Amino acid sequence: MLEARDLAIGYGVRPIGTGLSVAVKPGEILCLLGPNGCGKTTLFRTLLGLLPSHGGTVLLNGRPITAMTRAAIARAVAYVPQAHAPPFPFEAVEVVLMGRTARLGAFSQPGKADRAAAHDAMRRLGIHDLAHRDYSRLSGGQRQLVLIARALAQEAALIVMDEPTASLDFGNQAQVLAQVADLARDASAEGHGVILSTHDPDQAFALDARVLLMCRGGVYAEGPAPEVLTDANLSTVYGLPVTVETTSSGRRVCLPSLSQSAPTMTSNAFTMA
Ligand SMILES: Nc1ncnc2c1ncn2[C@@H]1O[C@H](COP(=O)(O)OP(=O)(O)OP(=O)(O)O)[C@@H](O)[C@H]1O
Repeated sequence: MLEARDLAIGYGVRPIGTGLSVAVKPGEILCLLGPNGCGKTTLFRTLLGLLPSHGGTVLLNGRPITAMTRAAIARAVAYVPQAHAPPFPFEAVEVVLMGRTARLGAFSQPGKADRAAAHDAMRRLGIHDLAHRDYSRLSGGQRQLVLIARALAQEAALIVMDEPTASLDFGNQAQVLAQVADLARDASAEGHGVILSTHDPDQAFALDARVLLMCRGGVYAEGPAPEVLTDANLSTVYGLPVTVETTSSGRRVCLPSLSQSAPTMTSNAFTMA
């Protein structure tokens, strides 16, 4: 589905990270974790072909992403960015409908089936009551759910989500995580592949995900959540004592020590020699 080997990432001549290998199969959830500024968004942008890589290759369904058109990429991968208020007012359902663009001909307008797909995606996320509301006046969390609905309407096999729960309240976070789990085990197909970044390692346990733990632009550890999210790895990467405990219901949770001051963002910034 998606495979990147030995990627080097960066902006212009500025290197941000090296030695990054990522692979996602249908039905699999990959959680990208790491401190602020370690390069998660930059990696996403490179995986999506929005940013040229400084080295290495990204293969999408076996084809180099550099050889694919934007429309072909969009039919294979849906991207859920962090929600921002747009400068123009759109109805929420129009935003969801934008997910259908890659499936339309050059001069075609969305048809009945496209509108039905947009409304279905909103229903699936429990936000159909927002369909005709002004997107720019929705709360950050509501906007995030609309963007996830847009990705569902796009019907791409792989969904890449940049901190999808960042601005959501407790209940909506759980709802989105449940949707992510559903997408991966979608019974009607092989299941979507999902790559998501998060700052909450508990989510990787809740989703039974594979984890790519990044630090300073590189991969610190990669594998199933219980193997990667250990006391030692989390304490090293985040620069403060962290313990991983198991609740009475069997769920693992990560508990950072609150007795030390948090590390600064610059202490985690990647610098090339
Ligand atoms: N457009 C840009 N041009 C140059 N440098 C950038 C650009 N965008 C981000 N950076 C730098 O790249 C580094 C990695 O940023 P990135 O946004 O990928 O980190 P991140 O892990 O997603 O961070 P966060 O968890 O805070 O969202 C940071 O040092 C950042 O300042």
